[in-house]
Amino acid sequence: MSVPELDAKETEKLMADHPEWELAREGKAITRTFQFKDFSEAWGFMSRVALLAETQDHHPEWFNVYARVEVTLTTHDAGESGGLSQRDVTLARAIDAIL
Ligand SMILES: C[C@H](O)[C@H](O)[C@H]1CNC2=NC(N)=NC(=O)C2=N1
Repeated sequence: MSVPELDAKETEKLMADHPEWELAREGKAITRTFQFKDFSEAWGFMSRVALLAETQDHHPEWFNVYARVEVTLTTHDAGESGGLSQRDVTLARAIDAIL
């Protein structure tokens, strides 16, 4: 199911509202790195994000090593070959609200 991509104005608002995230993959994704006290904290964060992802049916691409979690959000179903959509905005906002 194709999902509308964010336009330039919506992307600009996303980045303004969430300055801790960075644009990636030529504007088709956003990414943020989280640094926690230890693995247990990182794992707790990942568990909460996993529940959000299931609730929103929108899943992160992520990498974890010990206390660091790198999260990348993009919508695989957007446009021709993926891109940013309102789903990424919603999930980024919910992830930021965890902290
Ligand atoms: C069928 C199911 O709704 C889709 O595969 C969902 C699942 N999670 C998803 N997560 C992400 N990041 N992009 C998607 O396009 C996507 N699609």
